[in-house]
Amino acid sequence: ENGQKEDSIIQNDLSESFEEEVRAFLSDEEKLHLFDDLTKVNPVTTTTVLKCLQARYTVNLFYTNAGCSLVALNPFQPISCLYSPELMREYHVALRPQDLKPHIFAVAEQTYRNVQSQLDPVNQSIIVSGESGAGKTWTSRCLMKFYASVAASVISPKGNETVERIEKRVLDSNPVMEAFGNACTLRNNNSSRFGKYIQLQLDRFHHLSSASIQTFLLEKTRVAYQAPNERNFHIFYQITKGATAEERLEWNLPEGADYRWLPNSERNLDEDCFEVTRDAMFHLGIDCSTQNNIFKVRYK
Ligand SMILES: Nc1ncnc2c1ncn2[C@@H]1O[C@H](COP(=O)(O)OP(=O)(O)OP(=O)(O)O)[C@@H](O)[C@H]1O
Repeated sequence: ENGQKEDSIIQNDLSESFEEEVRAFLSDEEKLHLFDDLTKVNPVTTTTVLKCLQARYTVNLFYTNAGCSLVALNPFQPISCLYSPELMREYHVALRPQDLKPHIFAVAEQTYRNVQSQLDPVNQSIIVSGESGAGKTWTSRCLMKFYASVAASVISPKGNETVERIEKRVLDSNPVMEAFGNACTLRNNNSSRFGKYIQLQLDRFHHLSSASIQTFLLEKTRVAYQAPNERNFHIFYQITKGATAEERLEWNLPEGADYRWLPNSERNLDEDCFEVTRDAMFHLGIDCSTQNNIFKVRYK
């Protein structure tokens, strides 16, 4: 019994001294935002980690390393210069990009260098994960923009035209995927309702040579059923709002008709722009008549 008592006294002492350490760490409020790598936080507790991230968020620092992972916080507003071509370049030409501020470009550049440094190139993967609205779509767009710019920055021996076309196609895949696979939900106006696996292939000069996207787990039930205050996939709103009079006739879409499958259509979102999707489809090689076939599915 005595032994148990001693154990519990030691336990109490330990937890008190641990709490004291947490308090001491948090008391230095001014310094919390300086922790640019969460592995340097000591002691590591949910509170200390969250307080550091919160302190960084307050001073507009949205990226923090966590060892070899990167934690990205969603600023929910455009932050000027955070994604500029100049900054992209800065990370690309840096001697040690990991010594610059934590950023998605540092991860992108490091991954690119990992491919370059191999005698027998080894595939590299970046996993972007988080809850709905966390910024995964945004982050993958940033990565694609980075590679489209960096992997094409030198004139290709194949001729610049091919490279430009691939870059453009890589970027144009986003509006098309988002039109057909994203919808407005309670948590995110532009929520992807599918998972995707994007592959970017580089040639031996480390220029983009091709790309492929595989999608999985598309939430197909959304076409027939949408939760209250949510919407169907963007493409349906784009078509009904953006079709010309001639197309309406051909696609059997009378103006002002009330469609069961088009809830909350009075809300106008940036994502409702049909023109953007059509332009992107053209650049991807989907011609007018194929587009027409896609859009003229029978609506009731
Ligand atoms: N780094 C950022 N800078 C500015 N705005 C951002 C950033 N990241 C995300 N956002 C904003 O937050 C919104 C939600 O982000 P995003 O669509 O990328 O989330 P998600 O994780 O892909 O969500 P879902 O799983 O629902 O698709 C974006 O539409 C954008 O307005």
